[in-house]
Amino acid sequence: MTDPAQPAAPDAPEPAYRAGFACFVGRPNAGKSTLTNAIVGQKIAITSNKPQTTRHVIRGVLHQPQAQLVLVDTPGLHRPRTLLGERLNDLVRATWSEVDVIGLCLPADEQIGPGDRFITGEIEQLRATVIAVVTKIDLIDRSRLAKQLSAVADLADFAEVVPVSAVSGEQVGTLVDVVTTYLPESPQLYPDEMFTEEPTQVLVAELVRESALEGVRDELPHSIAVVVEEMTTEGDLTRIFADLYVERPSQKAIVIGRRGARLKEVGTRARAEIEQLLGGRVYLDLHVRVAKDWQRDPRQLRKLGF
Ligand SMILES: Nc1nc2c(ncn2[C@@H]2O[C@H](COP(=O)(O)OP(=O)(O)OP(=O)(O)O)[C@@H](O)[C@H]2O)c(=O)[nH]1
Repeated sequence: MTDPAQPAAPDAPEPAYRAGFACFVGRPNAGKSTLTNAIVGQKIAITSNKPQTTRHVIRGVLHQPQAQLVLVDTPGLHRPRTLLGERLNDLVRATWSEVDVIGLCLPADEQIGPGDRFITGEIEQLRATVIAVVTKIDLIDRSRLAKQLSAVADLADFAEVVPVSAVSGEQVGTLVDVVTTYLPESPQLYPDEMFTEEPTQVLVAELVRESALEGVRDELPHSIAVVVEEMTTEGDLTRIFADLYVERPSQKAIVIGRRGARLKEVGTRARAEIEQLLGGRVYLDLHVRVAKDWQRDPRQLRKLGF
């Protein structure tokens, strides 16, 4: 594999355009959010576009001359105590399995522990390139850093080990370059324009979509899109108005069920899960609409935010 980080010879051909998804994982407090913000804060256009078959909550799209890096967020893996916990873990694994590069964050100032080993074991099985990111290097001196880097290198067979400080900014640019190196050759995934993103609404839409597919996955595999039209909070009550888009009237009948019985179940189940997600009461209003062949019609797709 050629290394695009190396300066190209004057007569070398243009490097291939690369584009893909990356996320940062790691145990609580490892510095994932701060690092994402350090990258997002500088030069990323936030986007609300969401490829229809993925579960990514997009934090930002970094546009570079020869690459596009899409940073996605995942909730952390945790010990599942409830069905929702298990479903969230499934969601995390589904996201992890779809990204091209995973940055495993390991704090420079803390020993590697069982939590780090657990996550390392999980991500080693995925197809993504795994880069170890040693975070918070501003907190320790060079000799301790050297020891930590070698301990990290012993943890697993990482593609790279990159030390970084999100607080001082040291090595943040290098990390972006390294991650970009491992993205696949691909055309640009997102347009250049900026959008804003409301991650909670994306998760809410995802929970409604999961609930609507429950038990009828074979009949409606990818034919449902959910758009949260409105979401307002007053005290501990959140009112959510969402539209479920299907492709055909026959699919609408499946989602709604006899005398609306199934749609009611879909709503009850989704509401319970959204209440757990938001930690408050939820009023959920669902409408089923037919958007004919929406998956193949770019105009409809744009309207639905894809
Ligand atoms: N000194 C220093 N502190 C940092 C750095 N990055 C993160 N921190 C601090 O470490 C703590 C945890 O950082 P987060 O970014 O919230 O960690 P996280 O992995 O997203 O944590 P969870 O949301 O609990 O999973 C915060 O107090 C940060 O301010 C860094 O580069 N240097």
